[in-house]
Amino acid sequence: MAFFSKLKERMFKSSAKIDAGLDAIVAEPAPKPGLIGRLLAPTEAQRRALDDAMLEELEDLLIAADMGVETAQRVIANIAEGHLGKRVSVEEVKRLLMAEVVRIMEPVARPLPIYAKTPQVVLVVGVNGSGKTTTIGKLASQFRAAGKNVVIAAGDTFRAAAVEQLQVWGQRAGVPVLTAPEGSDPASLAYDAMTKAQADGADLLMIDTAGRLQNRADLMEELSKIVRVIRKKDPDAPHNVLLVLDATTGQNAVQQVKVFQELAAVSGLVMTKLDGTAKGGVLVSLADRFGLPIHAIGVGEQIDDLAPFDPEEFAAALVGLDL
Ligand SMILES: Nc1nc2c(ncn2[C@@H]2O[C@H](COP(=O)(O)OP(=O)(O)OP(=O)(O)O)[C@@H](O)[C@H]2O)c(=O)[nH]1
Repeated sequence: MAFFSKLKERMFKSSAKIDAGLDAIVAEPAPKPGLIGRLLAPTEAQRRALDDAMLEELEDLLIAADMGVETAQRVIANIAEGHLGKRVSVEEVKRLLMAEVVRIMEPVARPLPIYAKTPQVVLVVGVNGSGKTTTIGKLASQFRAAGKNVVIAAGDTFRAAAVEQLQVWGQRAGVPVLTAPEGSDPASLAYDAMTKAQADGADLLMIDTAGRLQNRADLMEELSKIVRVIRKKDPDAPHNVLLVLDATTGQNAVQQVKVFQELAAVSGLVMTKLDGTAKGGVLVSLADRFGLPIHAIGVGEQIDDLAPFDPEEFAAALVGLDL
């Protein structure tokens, strides 16, 4: 429980955009203390009829939180149904919004599936800087803590700094990191990693990959070659293709999902940097558009700052409600 309150405190810490905006949209100024003012209960004075103008303002608020136009429109249409013309308070609008967000997010909130067959291979993809290395380190630490035997392969062989970073995370998590000489073929490293993981009886093999989108054809070839070679060892591998996305990029994440779905068979998402961003609404839009499982969220730079995705917690933090 303590963990979740910490989580909620962290998510969107820098700006509860929706929260702040709602007061301005819904709550009317308190009436002057005349006869009518005295007759009206104080809470009643804070209500406003849910009309088209308010719905439009609400929609703008959702779009500003990076929910995307289509998703925002759908959410607003659902809220309008059954509530149009009714007098609502800020709290009620928050609850309505939260319910809509939870409805969209619930089907995609799924932890990384664990398969009986080992080694389970997790290919980790995403643009540079999205938080791949950090997420691999955090996941490795969680699986280690759960008693799993984990191996990491530093597949971004063209960037020495990336490999070093992964080694640091491997040390923190207490997990071996396989590396290859700078500039060598990532597929060959992946093959060696697969061989080692099988020989060691590892439960989980996580393969980091390059995130250079500048040359998509090259990256596609690199990723498909990795998949081809590991399939020589296990025709079902990789069992997961995890796309790591950075929440601070907002609607850009939608484009990244599209691109990476073309490059690899993305099976699930991790959204990093949800701490301190006002753009986390993009997660709602991703769930609505793609329906890909959201396995975890990153809420900080430390090793234990990776949390399972909890739709209620997320929705409450997004609209600024206490659970
Ligand atoms: N606040 C915050 N920072 C994060 C989170 N996840 C990663 N970061 C930071 O984001 C930066 C990039 O993370 P990396 O894990 O190096 O990203 P990468 O995708 O491996 O990037 P390359 O190494 O460039 O390929 C680092 O400074 C991390 O500390 C998170 O959940 N919250």
